[in-house]
Amino acid sequence: MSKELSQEASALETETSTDADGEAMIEVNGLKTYYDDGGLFGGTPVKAVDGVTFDIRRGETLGLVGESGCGKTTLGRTLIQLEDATDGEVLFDGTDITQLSGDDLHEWRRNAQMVFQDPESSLNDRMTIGEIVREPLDVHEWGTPRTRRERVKELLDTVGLQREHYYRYPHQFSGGQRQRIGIARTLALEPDFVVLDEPVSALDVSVQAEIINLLEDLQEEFGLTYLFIAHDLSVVRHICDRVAVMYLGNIMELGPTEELFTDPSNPYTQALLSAIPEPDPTSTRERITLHGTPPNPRYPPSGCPFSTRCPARIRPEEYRDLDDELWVRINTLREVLSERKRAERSIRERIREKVGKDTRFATIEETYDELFGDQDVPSRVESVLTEIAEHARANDESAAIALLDEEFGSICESESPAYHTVSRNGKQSYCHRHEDGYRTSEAVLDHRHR
Ligand SMILES: Nc1ncnc2c1ncn2[C@@H]1O[C@H](COP(=O)(O)OP(=O)(O)OP(=O)(O)O)[C@@H](O)[C@H]1O
Repeated sequence: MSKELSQEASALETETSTDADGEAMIEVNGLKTYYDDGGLFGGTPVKAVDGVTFDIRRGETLGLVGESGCGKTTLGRTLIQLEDATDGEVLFDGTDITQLSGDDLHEWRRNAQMVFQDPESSLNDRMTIGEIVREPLDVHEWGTPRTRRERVKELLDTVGLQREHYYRYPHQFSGGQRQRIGIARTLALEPDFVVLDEPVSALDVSVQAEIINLLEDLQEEFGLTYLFIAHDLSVVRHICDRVAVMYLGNIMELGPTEELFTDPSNPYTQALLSAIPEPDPTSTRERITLHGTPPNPRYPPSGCPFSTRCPARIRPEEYRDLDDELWVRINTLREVLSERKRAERSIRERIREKVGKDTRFATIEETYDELFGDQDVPSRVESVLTEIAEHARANDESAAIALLDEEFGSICESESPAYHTVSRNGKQSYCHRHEDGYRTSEAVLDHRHR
């Protein structure tokens, strides 16, 4: 990667529309989808999709990957208006489909369809295959009953089933066949855009390839554009033209598939890919261990969404050479204290606190012993830790956290990164490390994993 390119910071929206080989069919700008469940949790919504900007090009397959719960399904559902956007826009041929209602929305739904993960539960067992595939045609009053029947039979042909299957019921079919039925139904209204939500992950491995091949053939035959949501990165690598990597409601990296797999730029992508078993036994690539679990999407961290777990998080200048293990332990302490501050204190704790008995921080010595007992702690760190322990013992967790932040915090936690164009093919990465003056995350991780 050239230095010049890596440093060329620019907003994702301006880049995606200009670097395109293909024409953008869908342009997504600052899209947010929050789930607000009636104030049960003090009105703090789940920020399932938290401001994404990208485009989907006509005729391409765009992969969407990321850990469970990062917002992939919500994003897919919002694009086809099964979920209401909280903010932002989704432009389809220039029309913001988040603003549609009535007939216009009805019309859009013809054009954008979704294939679901689980062919076991997504088909109504009381309807015949014919009725299932015909239903969207009925809803949209397509043709006459007779032409609808004929169309359904053609569709059954198209997806590799038989016309006679029209009068059978879903339970008479295997998982792969059921997924073919789901696909036939999806195609009934000749959509341009299809969201494929983990379309093969519930299927036997032997059947997965057949369905993938079918989806590829259909794309070619009907000029379909796909958003392909998946866990399985090898399938994504096989079928997708470009891939977007999602974490905690944000897109961390987006670029051409092969380039993203062979030369990931974002530390999150690097960690995600390092978890794939390496087929080459001589490979020296090391697995990057991510500490902790993804934050709760109700309370995403400030700054970069990945900052709480990032193995390449930028450290304050004076701690750049601190032992990695000690650095991890210090950050564990930060997490523990922040979690405790957020957690509702139990009634028992409150009572004990009131009567001056020991509190949740009575165990700070124990925590320290566990975290730092076997570490060689330099005196500078030691004195900060002592001060933090004093705040903790006095139950002043806010002061403890503030001191931790001040001493060990970084730009990654205080400021949102920008999108940077990191390759000639327009790959975009959302990370502070692409800014001037920082080592790339590859360099940092290589060094640390040696
Ligand atoms: N209807 C809902 N109401 C409230 N929260 C929801 C709802 N649907 C999803 N969520 C939450 O939104 C976040 C994103 O969920 P989503 O299903 O979009 O993620 P995902 O990446 O598709 O996960 P998976 O790979 O497990 O399907 C999660 O924290 C989830 O619990």
